Amino acid sequence: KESRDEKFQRQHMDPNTSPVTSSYCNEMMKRRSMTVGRCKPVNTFIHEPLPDVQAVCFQGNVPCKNGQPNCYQSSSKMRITDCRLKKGSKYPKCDYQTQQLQKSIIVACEGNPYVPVHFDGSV
Ligand SMILES: Nc1ncnc2c1ncn2[C@@H]1O[C@H](C(=O)NS(=O)(=O)C[C@H]2[C@@H](O)[C@H](n3ccc(=O)[nH]c3=O)O[C@@H]2CO)[C@@H](O)[C@H]1O
Repeated sequence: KESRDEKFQRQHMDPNTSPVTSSYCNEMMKRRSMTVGRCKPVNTFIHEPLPDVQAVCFQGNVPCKNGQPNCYQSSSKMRITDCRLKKGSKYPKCDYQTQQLQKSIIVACEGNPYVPVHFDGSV
């Protein structure tokens, strides 16, 4: 069974790719198994080394969207790619818009070791 830490890395980590091509999201959403049973509507990939993303758990504490207190905002901008399902895209054909950005990320952290388990957003 996949741990929440492993799930976070499968869904959100891609340190070795930047800049991305226009078909990046269509390829990666499929490759990382986010188009099985349904097309995940929104997903962000982070193009930074894993240790830098894990360090965010010890940076600026901010409230999570769901009100929980265990979210953290990165103190510096990070290279990310937002994948957003296109209007009219019908399962099983999951067609994504690919947008590469540099933004501060917000993650929720849990466990011991205290690591990212959920991507809350970017600002
Ligand atoms: N405080 C917490 N502490 C600990 N755990 C917490 C906490 N909060 C939730 N979880 C858990 O996380 C799990 C999960 O999958 N949450 S999810 O909201 O659906 C993920 C969003 C995100 O993947 C994606 N998105 C969204 C925006 C964006 O810019 N980029 C981008 O990628 O869209 C998804 C839907 O928004 C779930 O098990 C929930 O219990």
